[in-house]
Amino acid sequence: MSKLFRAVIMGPPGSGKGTISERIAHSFGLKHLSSGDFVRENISAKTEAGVLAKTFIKKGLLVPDHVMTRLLLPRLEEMTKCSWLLDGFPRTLAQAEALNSACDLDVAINLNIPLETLKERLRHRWIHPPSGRVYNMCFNPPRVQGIDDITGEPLIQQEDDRPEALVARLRHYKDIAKPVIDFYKAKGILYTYSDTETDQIWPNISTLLSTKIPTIQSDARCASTH
Ligand SMILES: Nc1ncnc2c1ncn2[C@H]1C[C@H](O)[C@@H](COP(=O)(O)OP(=O)(O)OP(=O)(O)O)O1
Ligand SMILES: Nc1nc2c(ncn2[C@@H]2O[C@H](COP(=O)(O)OP(=O)(O)O)[C@@H](O)[C@H]2O)c(=O)[nH]1
Repeated sequence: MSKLFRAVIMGPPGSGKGTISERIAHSFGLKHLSSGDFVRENISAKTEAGVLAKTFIKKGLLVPDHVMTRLLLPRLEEMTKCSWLLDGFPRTLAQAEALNSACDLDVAINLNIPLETLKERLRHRWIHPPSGRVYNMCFNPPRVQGIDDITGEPLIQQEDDRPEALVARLRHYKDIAKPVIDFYKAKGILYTYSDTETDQIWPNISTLLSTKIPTIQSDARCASTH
């Protein structure tokens, strides 16, 4: 019988979650849901959760679990006819448990990328904040340096992507992600990929999803967000 497909993608900053999510959305027709994009949308729209979230992000902190779940879960519950891939959520065990109460996941993809690779990638990461589009000056450069391909607007580098900031971010990520990884391992849905190149990992993820997704009904395939 056909069913909807639900997946999450996890990994430290710079591990390629956004890049791989876009490839999955494009190849398999899933909707790519980015928690960072949801947060930014709420901040721009000045929703109650968005205003609250901004106070934490400004201090370089994660948004608290109850704010994050209040922001995200209703959006997921609306998507009853859609297969999706969630990127950036859950970040903590409490978020994983809240998600588990709301829906059944088929797959949790875990990206395990060496620290030196992450540092190198983030050093060259440029983003277009209004759309969330991500570039890399070596891997996928924009057509014109420093300029977004679609809008022609300027690209920026995030303070957080500096190598000095990354080490602390990564340590924090490891501490909070470990229980989430164990949670999905215990459920038997964890698939971990380790390599220095997205192009090496991608065929393996694509093969995995090909075995999991063919039973999805065509009306359950939704367009990507970008
Ligand atoms: N699941 C979450 N829990 C708590 N805060 C979150 C969550 N998702 C996003 N946020 C908040 C904190 C982040 O700094 C901010 C932007 O998120 P995101 O776009 O995922 O960027 P990021 O810079 O943390 O991730 P990355 O470097 O891994 O791409 O939104
Ligand atoms: N050199 C290189 N850069 C990559 C590779 N995969 C992704 N990137 C770039 O590395 C940066 C981080 O990737 P991103 O998808 O934003 O990771 P996220 O933080 O996990 O969402 C971006 O600038 C990407 O364009 C790769 O295999 N090699």
